[in-house]
Amino acid sequence: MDVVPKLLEWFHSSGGHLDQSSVGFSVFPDCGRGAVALKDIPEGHVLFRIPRGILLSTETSTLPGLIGLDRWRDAKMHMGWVGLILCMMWETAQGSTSKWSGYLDSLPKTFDTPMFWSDVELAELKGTSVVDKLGKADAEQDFTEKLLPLVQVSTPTNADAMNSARRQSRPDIFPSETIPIYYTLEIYHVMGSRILSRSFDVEKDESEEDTETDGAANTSLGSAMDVDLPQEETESVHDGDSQHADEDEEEEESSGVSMVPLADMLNARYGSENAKLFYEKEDLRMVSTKLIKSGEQIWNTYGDLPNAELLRRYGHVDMLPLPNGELGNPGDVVEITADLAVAVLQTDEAMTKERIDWWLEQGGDDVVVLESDLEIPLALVSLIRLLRLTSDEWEKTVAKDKVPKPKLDNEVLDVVRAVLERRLNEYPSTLNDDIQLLGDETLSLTKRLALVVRTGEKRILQNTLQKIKIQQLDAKKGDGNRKRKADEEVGRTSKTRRR
Ligand SMILES: C[S@@+](CC[C@H](N)C(=O)[O-])C[C@H]1O[C@@H](n2cnc3c(N)ncnc32)[C@H](O)[C@@H]1O
Repeated sequence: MDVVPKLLEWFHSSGGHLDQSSVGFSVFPDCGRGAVALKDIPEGHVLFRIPRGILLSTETSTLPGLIGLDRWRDAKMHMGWVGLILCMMWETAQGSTSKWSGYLDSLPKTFDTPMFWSDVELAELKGTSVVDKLGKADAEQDFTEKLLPLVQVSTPTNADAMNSARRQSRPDIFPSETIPIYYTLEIYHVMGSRILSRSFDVEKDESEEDTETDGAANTSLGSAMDVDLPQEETESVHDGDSQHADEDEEEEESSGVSMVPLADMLNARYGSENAKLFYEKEDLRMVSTKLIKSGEQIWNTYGDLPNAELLRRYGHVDMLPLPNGELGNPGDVVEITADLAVAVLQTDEAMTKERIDWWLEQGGDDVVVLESDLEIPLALVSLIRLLRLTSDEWEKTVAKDKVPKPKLDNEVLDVVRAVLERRLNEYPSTLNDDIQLLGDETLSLTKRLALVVRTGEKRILQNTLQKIKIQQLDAKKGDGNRKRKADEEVGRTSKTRRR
């Protein structure tokens, strides 16, 4: 059933404005629903406007107020995504009386993201960073420890518990018969996935007042679809872990995370952005960022993420022609943990701990990223040098308070090579196996998605290793030539002497 007409009807009746002569919605074979240009659209054109009042967030839903803001905060509902998830569950439970019913009805109920894969399917992602980042157990802990106690009517066993249960449960807000329908773990994951793949970080009105100059769209949003803001600001809500880290004092308050009707109907593809969301005091505006020809898809940006991240957050991967003629995602990366360098160098445990702790204190990371430009990450070189320092050198380095310079000599290059080989071995199959498997047209969707992620990462590793081997051969040849020249020189000298 096509839900778009109903969504548009709701959008208009809620005060939204869509330029219907320029923008249509249709279903694209590879991306699902998306927006299309109905005529040539010039750069800077407002495609649609969304009044702030119809954003769905913990600020706009009436639920936190009904529960009481103190109780809301006591239950840590203002941290991470659990509060917004509960608001979305509760608004859904209100049916047609919810302000957002026309919007909520349009949202997907199933996802291709690994959060919903079986263990057998997840095994196909071994070696990639996707599984470690899923955070399923933490999410479920939030559900059990934060959300359920607020919603459930508990069955107290003594008078004290009875009093506390009376304080804790709110059957007026969460009637018991609605709990197994709207507040289940399954629905919790669906709502979490909707946020992960469709939410935006929206700054509050106050912060924009002094930046507004001429009433034109001024500031882009960081979002599930747009990471234009400095990393710290966007990671706090879009990092999959941020929704769970309740014990973590640094966990961000999440009042800006919002569901933005219609803006979340745009798909994205690496390097294809032609529209972006901007915010104004009263509304948000989707604006074309370049000329969009009639019939072209209107693409937002999700930040040109690597396939591993696209899969984890959105359940799809990008496959574009690469400069070498293969298909893949130019934004792919391989994450390499510091542990691998430690394992290769087999450094003493206590010494390693001390140095890694210091490295982290100095602002270093315990994961370095290899990109498709095949450059050896400078951080990896520095880290290897740090782990190889003698005790004297280590003490001097600490006294200088500076991590070692990323100087890549032959010995360090040997270690880098061993680290990358070890990293490549973390995938259970070889690149060639995977390329062959990809040719099988009967593959299931999850298997194909996992294969695309794996092959992209392995290609980067294999090509970087190839580059290193050539560098090492060249260095050997250079050494050989230098040695030969030196030998000839010595020969000539000795001959001279003999004479
Ligand atoms: C913000 S929503 C966009 C609207 C969505 N297509 C729909 O039908 O509601 C993001 C979701 O769209 C799909 N999507 C977006 N860009 C895609 C692409 N380049 N290829 C495949 N699927 C894509 C993914 O399922 C993703 O989770």
